Amino acid sequence: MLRALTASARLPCTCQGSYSSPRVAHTRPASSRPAPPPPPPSFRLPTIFAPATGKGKSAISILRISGPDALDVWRKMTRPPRGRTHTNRTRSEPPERKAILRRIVAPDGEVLDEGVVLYFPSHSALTAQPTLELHLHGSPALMQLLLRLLPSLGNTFRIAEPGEFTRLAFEAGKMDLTEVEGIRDLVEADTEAQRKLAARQASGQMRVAYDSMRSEAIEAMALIEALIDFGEDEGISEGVYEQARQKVNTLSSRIRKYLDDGRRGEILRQGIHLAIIGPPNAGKSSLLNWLAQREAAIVTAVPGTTRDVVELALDFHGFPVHVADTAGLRSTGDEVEAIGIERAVAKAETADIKLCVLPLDEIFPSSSPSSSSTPAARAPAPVIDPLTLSLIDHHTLIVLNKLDAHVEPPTAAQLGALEAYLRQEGKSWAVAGAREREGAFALVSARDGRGLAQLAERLKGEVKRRFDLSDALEETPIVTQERHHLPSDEIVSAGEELRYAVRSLGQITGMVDTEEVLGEIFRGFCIGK
Ligand SMILES: Nc1nc2c(ncn2[C@@H]2O[C@H](COP(=O)(O)OP(=O)(O)OP(=O)(O)O)[C@@H](O)[C@H]2O)c(=O)[nH]1
Ligand SMILES: [Mg+2]
Repeated sequence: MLRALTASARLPCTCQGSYSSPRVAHTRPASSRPAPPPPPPSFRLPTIFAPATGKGKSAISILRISGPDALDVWRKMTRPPRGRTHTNRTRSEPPERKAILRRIVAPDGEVLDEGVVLYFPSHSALTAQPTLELHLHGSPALMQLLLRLLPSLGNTFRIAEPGEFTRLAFEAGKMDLTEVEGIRDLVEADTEAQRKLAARQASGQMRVAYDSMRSEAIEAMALIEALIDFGEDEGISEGVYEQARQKVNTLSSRIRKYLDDGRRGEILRQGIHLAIIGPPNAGKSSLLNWLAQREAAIVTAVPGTTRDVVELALDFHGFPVHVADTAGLRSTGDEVEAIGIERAVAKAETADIKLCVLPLDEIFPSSSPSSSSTPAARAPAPVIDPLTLSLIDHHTLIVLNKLDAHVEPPTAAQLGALEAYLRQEGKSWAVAGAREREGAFALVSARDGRGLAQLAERLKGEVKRRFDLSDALEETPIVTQERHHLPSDEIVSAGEELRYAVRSLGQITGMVDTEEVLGEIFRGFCIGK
């Protein structure tokens, strides 16, 4: 059910920062920018190379080479397999897009391996440059040797920068920025929900949506510009302004609708933050350990055991969840504990979901299980410390723990009293909201496991209700990055703002770029991508 997201579960990423090389200017997509001036005669584009597979031993590893001189690798570092000879055709150029078995040799003729070579000429390569892929035996030593040997083929050969292959594809107009981000997120996805979200973005679905919004803005802008330029002279103002206004209003409500998504896409991409809060000794760390299915946090009977935030990442039913166990909330004279409590409060304030753990034996101090028939009005008043109380909000699930320590479960009267107390403290929505779904409180024992399965179900329901995007309308773009937000308030019916809107929409897909945005996006890639 739960799977810890460990570093080892990720795709090994080759971007260790050890391969660096000077930046090279690239051409821009022809569709959106004026053609760049031709390079000086002596300038030759680089031929870049990098492993396309992760580090470490494996059955196969792939070395990708792309650039004008890529075929030099075919000519100088490959030979027909044992017992075969070159045909005239394969002597200087490999067949296009066909797997072909070759011996891989060093420039001095030493045979290094036998593997499959794939060749994509520029018209069919994503980078729009001749591209070779060497599918080798997955030996790290062999890969390292080839990375050392390739530059000896000529001074245009160099190791690729992180994301450079993808950047070439973007610059060749084969992908837009949202697709680029989708691919990066797909590689980084740790859970099923993240994978689905990234795959959707990588498929170009968002590009279509943003492009259509941009076209609508351009149409409205054209009407406004016509009005500004010719309106009075040509007498075309009749109805045109109204038409432009309607277009803008429709577009504006479309944009507002998709921005008003509670940052679901962004949260899902980065992980849902769940904070476990409550007074000391309530069983918060015990609950974290149960969620993690291991002894992640120290549990003792000493109140104030957890001092700092203990955080771990879980795959919770396909959703990426960062769970934070926090210090018990109380007023204290201990300096170290006070810092821990400050951190706990900060975690709680930024969490997407909170589990507020309250120990039954302390919440109902003078409770007597035999008073099960006592009316709510006569049940003893529950006690929640003011700091804990202040952090309970409508995204908080109240967990009453230590159910086993009670001879009997808390009575309906006691629970009623707790509800009344929360309402009186202005937390009525916490109770009402939770009740609508499955009763106001989750009753559990972190010690003997009672109620924990139901708590997990409830948590799953909450996560799905708020963050499951799988049934989101196909055509609705999902905002997965902060940069996808538009200053929508400024999209009003005037030419200047429309030009701004068109530009902003173009920046999302990369039709209009800024070097800063591009740099930021491609820096997030592995070398070889
Ligand atoms: N009987 C009983 N004891 C529990 C339960 N859950 C936790 N405890 C005990 O309560 C004590 C405190 O548990 P922790 O999980 O460390 O509590 P905490 O809220 O993290 O405490 P602090 O870190 O001090 O804030 C330990 O002795 C646990 O064994 C439970 O469901 N039933
Ligand atoms: Mg603890």
